[in-house]
Order: sequence, then C-alpha cells, then structure tokens
Amino acid sequence: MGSSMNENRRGRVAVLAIGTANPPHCFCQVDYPDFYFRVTKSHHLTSLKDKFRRICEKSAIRKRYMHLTEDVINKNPNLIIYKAPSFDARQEILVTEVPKLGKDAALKAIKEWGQPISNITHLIFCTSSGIDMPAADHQLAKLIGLKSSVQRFMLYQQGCFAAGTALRLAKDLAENNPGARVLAVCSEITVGSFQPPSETHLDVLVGSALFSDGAAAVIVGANPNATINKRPLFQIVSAKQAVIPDSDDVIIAKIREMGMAYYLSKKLPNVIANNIEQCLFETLGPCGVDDWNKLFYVVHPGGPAVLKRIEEKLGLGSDKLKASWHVLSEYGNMWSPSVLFVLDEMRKRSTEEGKTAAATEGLEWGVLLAFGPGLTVETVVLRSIAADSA
Ligand SMILES: CC(=O)CC(=O)SCCNC(=O)CCNC(=O)[C@H](O)C(C)(C)COP(=O)(O)OP(=O)(O)OC[C@H]1O[C@@H](n2cnc3c(N)ncnc32)[C@H](O)[C@@H]1OP(=O)(O)O
Repeated sequence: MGSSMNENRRGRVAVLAIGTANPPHCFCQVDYPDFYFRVTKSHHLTSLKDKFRRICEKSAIRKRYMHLTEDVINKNPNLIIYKAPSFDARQEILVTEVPKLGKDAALKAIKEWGQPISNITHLIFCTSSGIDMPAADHQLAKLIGLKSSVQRFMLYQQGCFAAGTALRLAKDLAENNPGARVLAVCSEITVGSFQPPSETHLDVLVGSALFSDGAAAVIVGANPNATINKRPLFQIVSAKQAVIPDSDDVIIAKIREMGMAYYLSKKLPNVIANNIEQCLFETLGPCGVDDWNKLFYVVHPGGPAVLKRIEEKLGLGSDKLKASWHVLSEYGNMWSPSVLFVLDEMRKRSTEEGKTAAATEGLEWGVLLAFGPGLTVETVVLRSIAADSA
C-alpha cells in the first residue's frame, strides 16, 4: 500500500499539533436523568424519565462536560419551556462562549506546536452553536491575537462532519500556499439545542443523553521541518466529501425562536453503516486495500449504535474503534470537535506506548470518518509519521 499511496504533489501536508478543551462543569451520566428532569421541572413525566434513563444507560457515556448549569437555566427560564422563544438568550451565551472555548483549544495546539502565533497564516473556524456577524472566527482571531493579515474561513452549521471539512480545506490551503500554517478550530456548546423533555419530540431525549460541549484545534502545514516542528503527527493524504443518497431527513436541525430544534431518525445508525464501505472504497479502493482491519480508525462517536453498526458492517475487530469508544465514554458526542478528540486520543495512546503517531497497532495508514446532516460523510485518509522522517 505504501508504494501505491503517492506523496502529495506539492509536499507532505500534516497535522502538526492538536489541542482540546471542555467547559469546567462535568456531569456524570448516571446522575444526569435526575438532574435533567429536576432542572426542567419535569419530574411528573415519569414514563419519559424512565425512557431517558434507559437511553442514558445504553449511551456508553460515563461523563460529559457542559456550559449549561442549573444557574444558567435559572437565569433563562424559557430554556425549560418546550418551544418557548429563547433564541436571544441562547445567542447571548453562545456568541461569547463558543469563541472562548475555541481559544482554550487553539492556545493548547499553538503551545504544543511551539512556534509564534504570528506564524499562523490561515484560520478555519467551525461551529453549529450560534451565529453572528462579525462571526466567531473574527472573535477567536481577536482573542488569541492572530495577525490581521490571517486569511479566515468560517464554517457555520455543518454539524458533526465539520472537522473533516476543515481538514480537507486545510490540506488544500497548505498545498497551494507555500509556507502556510493553518489553524483549524471546532467549538460547540449545546446551549443552542438544549430542550426540556417532550412527549411529542422524543429525539430530544436522545440528544439530551448524548450531546455535550467541547473544542478542538489543529495546526496543519506542508513540508513540516523536523527541526522546527518536533512532533508532526498525521499526514493528510487525501480528503473527500460524499452525500448519502435519499438521506436528507435523517438528521435535521432547524434554527427557530425555540433555539435549535433537531430531529434524529432511528434509521441513522443503519444509514451511516450501510454507506460507509462505499466511502472507503472511493477513497482507499484504488490503493488496493481489501481488508478494512489493516487501517487505524478515527470515527466520529455519534452514538453507541453508530459505532456498533460500523464495526459490524466493516467486520472490524473489537478494538479497532477503541479511541472513538473512549471519547464517547469520557466526553459524549460534542458534535464537530469529537473526531479531533479521537485523533488526539489516538496519538496519546501511541505516545504512551512509545510508538509514533497512530502506529499503535503497527499500522501506518488510517482513515478519519466524520458525518452529519445531509447525510454528509467526510473521509480523510491519514498516514502516521514520525518526527524524524518529516
Ligand atoms: C449532530 C450531527 O451532525 C451528527 C450526530 O452525531 S447526530 C447524533 C447521532 N447519534 C444518534 O442519532 C444516536 C444513535 N442511536 C444510538 O446510539 C442508540 O440507539 C441509543 C443510545 C439512542 C439507544 O441505545 P440502543 O442500544 O439502540 O437501545 P434501544 O433499546 O434500541 O433504544 C433505547 C430507547 O431509545 C429510543 N430511541 C432510539 N433511537 C431513537 C431516536 N432516534 N429517536 C427517538 N427515540 C429513540 C428507543 O425507541 C428506545 O426506547 P424504549 O426504551 O422506550 O423502547
């Protein structure tokens, strides 16, 4: 496979550093049903609470981090009335907090990278949490002190696949702008989509059991110089977006006066799993890969059913998605940054085991899979690289 996977024509583009961040408030999943039904004053909905408890138990999540606390809810009472106008209250929080959380992740990535902030040439900011002008990319640039000549790209409302889009764009930018160093940041806070339990909108129970807050940042550049960039992590070999036919209705999120009203079809895990092999064939088939177990995986932890169906459909060994299961367990589904948390987890495990980048299982080649509304799938082919070979 190594010989058939040619280097990028214009140089090897790599993820040079990763940083992640979460809000300070940690929620244990086992306690969340009581918290959620208490703060939303829904204790009387006993059968709904039982259902929610069942979903939480099956969520494979141990803990999650969220900005939304009881205090925030008390200050914004319409947040706990289903369909009550609450857009302004949510926006007020998101336009400030989303760039701030992004800043925490970005500064960690920049610190790890070890170069001056002024060396950043491009910024990509992704969020589906709030919307504003000047946008969140502008706010982040100010917060971390990027130079004014930095070329910015704002990706709003792409949902959980946005990190894949950001890597695809960062790769093109790095290949086509000599010396480019691209900072890509995904930041999400669920204040926009938080809803009280509703007997007429059961998907809310699923989102309330899975969704959480987080931010992740990566720095991407071509031809990393080992003496300057001590730790190149993953080469971005190729990146491709695909839309699964006839799946528009599987994830829908409408921005309304009530905040973000989302709908998650029960078909979602199967629709993704049934189409994932085609995405792999399109990106990796030409390289002659015929055994999906020969790759390492960085998969968006959308929910336990999604990960299970993918494992079954691709015939993966039980530990192939362990980094995704770990992130799901320790952080929940944070939407766009989730898959970058998985990438971070992958290299941390490798570092602990004294291996390079993702070669934990002795594997050089891997794939990052991110999916969201559309249904859209981003497939990014990765190669683990060592600093001294950069
Ligand atoms: C935001 C983005 O852009 C991208 C995203 O990541 S979107 C989020 C993607 N993730 C999902 O949609 C969740 C996928 N589903 C799952 O992971 C699991 O089905 C689950 C954790 C929700 C439940 O676990 P499970 O092992 O399937 O248990 P299961 O017994 O089938 O379901 C538990 C309950 O949830 C209900 N349920 C499952 N999916 C549901 C859905 N989409 N809507 C409403 N209810 C649902 C079931 O009907 C069941 O109810 P009862 O207990 O009353 O029978």
